[in-house]
Amino acid sequence: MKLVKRLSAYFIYEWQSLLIGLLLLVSAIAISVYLPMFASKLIDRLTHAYREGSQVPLAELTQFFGIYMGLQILNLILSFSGAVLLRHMTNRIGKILRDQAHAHMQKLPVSYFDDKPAGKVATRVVNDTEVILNNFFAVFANNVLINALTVIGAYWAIARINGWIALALLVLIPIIILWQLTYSRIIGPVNTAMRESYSNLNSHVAELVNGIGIVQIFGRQKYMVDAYDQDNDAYLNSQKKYLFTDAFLSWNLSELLKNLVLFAIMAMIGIRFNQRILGFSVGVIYMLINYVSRLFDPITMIVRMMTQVQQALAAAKRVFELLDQPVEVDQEASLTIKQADIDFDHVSFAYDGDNYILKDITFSVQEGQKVALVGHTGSGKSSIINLLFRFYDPQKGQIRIDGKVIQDYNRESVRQDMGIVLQDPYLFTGTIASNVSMNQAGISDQMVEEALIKVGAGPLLAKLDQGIQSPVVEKGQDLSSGERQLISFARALASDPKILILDEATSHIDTETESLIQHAMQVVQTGRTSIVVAHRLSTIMDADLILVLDQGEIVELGNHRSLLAAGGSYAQMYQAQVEEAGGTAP
Ligand SMILES: Nc1ncnc2c1ncn2[C@@H]1O[C@H](COP(=O)(O)OP(=O)(O)OP(=O)(O)O)[C@@H](O)[C@H]1O
Repeated sequence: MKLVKRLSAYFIYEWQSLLIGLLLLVSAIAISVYLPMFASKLIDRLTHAYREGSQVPLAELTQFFGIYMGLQILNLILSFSGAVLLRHMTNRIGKILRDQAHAHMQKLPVSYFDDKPAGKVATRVVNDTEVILNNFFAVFANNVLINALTVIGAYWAIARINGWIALALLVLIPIIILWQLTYSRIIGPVNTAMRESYSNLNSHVAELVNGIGIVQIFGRQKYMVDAYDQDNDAYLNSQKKYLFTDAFLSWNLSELLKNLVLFAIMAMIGIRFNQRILGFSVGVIYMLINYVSRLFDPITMIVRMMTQVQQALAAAKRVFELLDQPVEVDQEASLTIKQADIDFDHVSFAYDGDNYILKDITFSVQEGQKVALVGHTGSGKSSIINLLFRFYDPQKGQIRIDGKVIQDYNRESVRQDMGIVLQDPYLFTGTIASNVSMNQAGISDQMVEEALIKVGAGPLLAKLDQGIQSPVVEKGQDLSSGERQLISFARALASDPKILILDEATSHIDTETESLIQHAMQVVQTGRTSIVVAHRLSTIMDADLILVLDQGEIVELGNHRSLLAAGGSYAQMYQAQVEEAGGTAP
């Protein structure tokens, strides 16, 4: 009920359209309820004249038909415009909901996404909101409303004609409702199973598209076809089950009841007629049949729609769960980075609870210096970067930039003057230019081009017909990993950050690409404070400070020469890499 209340509150955003739409629909339904009354007058006039052996003047007939047709057309126009207006209104509410979910998602802490697959969050923002739109807002504004008004109108008209018939119908209405509820209960799981096998088909195809190369390399085509066939058969079976269950339980009962009621009314009229109690004129009988026929189907429809509403409520629960996630509290004050001196002062940090994965980290980097983080996988290198970007805040200790504690400043300002080059850079759909400038107004095409050339992407530009305007498709799939890296370096260079973070590629890259990337690294680091997450020690021999991490602790600290001289774990790692590279420096 809480969910229904919360969803219904969205109608307030569009109350004017809702009001006008309602007025139009109420007028249309009022006309449609009045039309049989009007037609009955004509029928009675004709039968009366027939019995008296007189004629109805043509002018009177024409006037009757004229008004009747006029009302019909008016009814059509009103119901059409009411329905379109309400549907458009519900679409706008859908947009509001999507906007809210999307905007809220962006304000959530990074930790919210840690344990959620991207697809799951995307489903909430796009699919679930669509389900709510179609199965709640549209169902209520368009279907439930129209059907409910039709039932009320028809019932009121029947009660006006004969109170006893109206009373008798009151007994039948609960039967229909009960039957329809039973229908929903039985068909619901069948429908869910059908949707599930349909979604299995979808994910099967999506997986195949993503992994087509691997499938072909490992010769898994036949296996994939068989697996798809299985899912496809399951879908066909569930469709069959749905069809038969639906056909069996479907409209029959309400049709049957409707016809029984009509039969009972006709029988009652016939008996009374035989007893010479002429209760109804022909026109009134026409009206009765007309209203009774309209009473049953809308009730059936309303009850059936409750299944859809259930689905909408389930989706609403998921969307509201997202919307109710507390956003990060942020500070008012903005940090302006000037020198870009960085201090980690006894910093300890845990992603959850007391499970500290960084312990008492202390180091300082001065303006323009280069610090390298070295350590085995899982030793905490990326976590240090996460803290510097304020994706998370440490539980103990302080991180300062230019002597100012970053936790006292809002996150956007802390990140404003920081750039990052990731080992697997993410490229957005757009152009090379938009990926370098990241659509920042201050970065012109010329600056984009200069940045690309500086990092060594000149030859890449030369081979592209459209230069920096060449399209980049999803994640830059048609570029090599080295080319993607270079674009990412140019991105960092163009935004001219005071602090630069380089997450060095772990994968083996060929010597030519490596020297290209080495060059790009040199270019972007010049004149900035930089932090390198290093895997190949050859890239950090010139670092001012090297931190060797082990299980979240700094175990060694110094520069290349002093660490080698110390003969500790850095010296061992270096030695191992020298041997791997065949005796030469790695
Ligand atoms: N979002 C997270 N939630 C919980 N634990 C995490 C999270 N991210 C990382 N960890 C854990 O924190 C520890 C340090 O991870 P981190 O990514 O900082 O290591 P790393 O040195 O950068 O490793 P790699 O070189 O493999 O990238 C690991 O034990 C890891 O499992």
